[in-house]
Amino acid sequence: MDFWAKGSVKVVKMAVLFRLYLCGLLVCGGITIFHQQSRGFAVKQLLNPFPTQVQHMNILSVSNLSKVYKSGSRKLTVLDEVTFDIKAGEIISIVGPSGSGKTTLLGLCAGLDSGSTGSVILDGNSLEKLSEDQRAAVRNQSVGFIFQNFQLLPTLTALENVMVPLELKKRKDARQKAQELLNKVGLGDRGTHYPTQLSGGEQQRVSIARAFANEPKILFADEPTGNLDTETGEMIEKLIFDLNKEEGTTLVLVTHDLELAAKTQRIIHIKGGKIQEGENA
Ligand SMILES: Nc1ncnc2c1ncn2[C@@H]1O[C@H](COP(=O)(O)OP(=O)(O)OP(=O)(O)O)[C@@H](O)[C@H]1O
Repeated sequence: MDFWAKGSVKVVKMAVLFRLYLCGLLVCGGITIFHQQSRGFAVKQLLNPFPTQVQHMNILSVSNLSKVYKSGSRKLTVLDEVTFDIKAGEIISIVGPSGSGKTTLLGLCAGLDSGSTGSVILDGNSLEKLSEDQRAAVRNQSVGFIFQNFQLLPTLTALENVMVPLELKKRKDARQKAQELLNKVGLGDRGTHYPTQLSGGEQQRVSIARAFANEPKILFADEPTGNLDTETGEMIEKLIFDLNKEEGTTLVLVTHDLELAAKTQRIIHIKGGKIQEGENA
């Protein structure tokens, strides 16, 4: 059903909710769609116009990437000269002790934040050369992100949360597509539930459906099975791996779950902000 045909009350509600979502994007280092639209031409010209598989073997290239936080005269080096590549279609896990910089690295790779020095080339785009607006456009074009704490919008239902990226892409079939995605994650009958009316595992599945809605070339997932019971964790694991099998989506998973990491093609070990990469046996 066309969302805009649902009447002015719904339109006003969604407009308010959209603003909330856009604020969420800003918190994540994003920008508003309105900025993108107004500067869309310039942004599109800067973005890589060619499909990943055709032009690039590497969908992600990270070179000498460092992240330093400053607090007064103190400096905290969270990532220290990190270098690695990920090929299109690969499944990679990033493992390491708590506080070693995994989430920070994932955010920099996805363009949610920018590094202090070094470079990240994501789907042919040098992120450090892009403005916030341009980075957000790259994310919309290529990236799905599953956050550790779900980051669902509390004032939207499950269905509306999944609809958000589809509405941003002006998909006319947003509601139908969102419903299909909810069906796929086993929550077809929970569309009208708000996040507080869902269990942790259900919220995680809604956030996965939202990440899939973008039809990403590369999916970043921060602890996608963390804090879930074994059965739900396995279901989520299957959903993510199926996305790779069916769509060829590149997967980059941050996890403490060594069994999950062992199922990926390659494990990147990080300790004290430094990378030690080893092939998965
Ligand atoms: N905005 C910030 N300002 C200052 N320090 C930060 C900031 N964000 C993260 N850090 C620090 O960076 C370090 C790495 O954090 P990060 O969340 O990347 O670790 P992690 O490996 O993902 O940990 P965990 O496995 O516990 O989630 C931590 O010591 C953290 O305190």
